[in-house]
Amino acid sequence: MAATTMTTTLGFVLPTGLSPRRGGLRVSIVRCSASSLTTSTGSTASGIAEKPWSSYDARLVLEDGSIWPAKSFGAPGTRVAELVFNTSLTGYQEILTDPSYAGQFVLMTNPQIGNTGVNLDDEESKQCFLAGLVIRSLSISTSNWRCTKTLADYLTERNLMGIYDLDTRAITRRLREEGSLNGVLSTEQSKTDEELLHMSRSWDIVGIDLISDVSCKSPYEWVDKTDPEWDFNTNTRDGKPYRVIAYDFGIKHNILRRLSSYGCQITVVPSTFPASEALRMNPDGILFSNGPGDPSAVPYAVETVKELLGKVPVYGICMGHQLLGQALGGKTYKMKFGHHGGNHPVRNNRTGQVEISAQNHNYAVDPASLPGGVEVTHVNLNDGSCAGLSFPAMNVMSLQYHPEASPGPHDSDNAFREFIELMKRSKQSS
Ligand SMILES: NC(=O)CC[C@H](N)C(=O)O
Repeated sequence: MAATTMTTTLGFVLPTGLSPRRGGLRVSIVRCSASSLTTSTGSTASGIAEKPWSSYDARLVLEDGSIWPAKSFGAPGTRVAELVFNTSLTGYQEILTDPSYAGQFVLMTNPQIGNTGVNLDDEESKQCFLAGLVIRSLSISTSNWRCTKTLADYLTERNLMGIYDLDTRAITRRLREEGSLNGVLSTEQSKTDEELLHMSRSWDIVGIDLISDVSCKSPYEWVDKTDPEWDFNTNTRDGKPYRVIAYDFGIKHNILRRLSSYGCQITVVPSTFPASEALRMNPDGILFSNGPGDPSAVPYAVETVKELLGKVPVYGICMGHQLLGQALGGKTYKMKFGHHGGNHPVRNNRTGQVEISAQNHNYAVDPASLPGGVEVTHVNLNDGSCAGLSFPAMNVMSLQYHPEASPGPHDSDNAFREFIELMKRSKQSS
């Protein structure tokens, strides 16, 4: 190996010519900034106050052997997870509370995060399920008319790790080249780099059921009223509400708000709710929600979907779409680095129209694995992957992305109207 070294802007030294890779080379890393590591209060053991801008008190250790000194602005601790990057400019509160991020660290590619703080309206669930937030720069000021607290206070209160002041652009390029990487985020100085590296290499998100941890434990009615200021397209309510059962695999509140705006009366049920009981409730339609982790690791949920197919109109969103794909006989696969952001162009194959959509998934349905009769209705224009399905013979529709999200435009909201139409047609024909 080359003995010369190359100092990076991150303040550590890599032997030249060495590109750390997954499960491969053992990389010797010398961190120039190690001597300036301080406690999170910014003071050293000798009692001399440290300059806060030089106090790296956290590390992100990736399974490829790269180590990224950073500053902590949330809870202390050590967590292992899969690192993904999200290209949204903002919407960080929706991201933090999206249960589909369980088991993942989210790195925001937008270089500055936190300027609007957090508020009471933008929560997508009651909890933050993701493992940690990774950003380049934390906004030094917080200003928004809805703001109730700063992002840093929010993370600390929710015991969520957050780090900043690392080269998020370099890490994103690495993820794009190598694919998703597992990593460990730690503020514990007592743990060695090797220990953290070992942790990151001994864990895998593939094959784990993550939906049972985030799903509700018992059925409930969705009764929250949407603030009229945030409501739109409500003029299609036509008298009697449609009764919808929403399977909660990690459901986002805005899915429930949008269904409710379109005139649905919704009962949310846990991921393990038996199909027979759902059918006994005689719903007009069933929604299979988004959710975290590997869709092929939850065969029990696929079985439930199978039992409901053809008996009632169904609509799958993200994880729900992937479960439907499997229930119809197809297969899912893990993508290189997935789609996470608010700027994904999707073509509706039926209309030729392009929607700018919000997406968050690391897996996709392989269209070649689907049986005849199943139509690919939507395609992600960045990579041609399957973004929506329909199987008219069984009143099935699904989207791989998030029609409830508003990444600026509301291009995909019409999908909820289509579900209403599906239920209406099925009712008329029965
Ligand atoms: N948002 C979701 O439902 C994500 C689905 C699945 N966990 C994936 O990563 O592909």
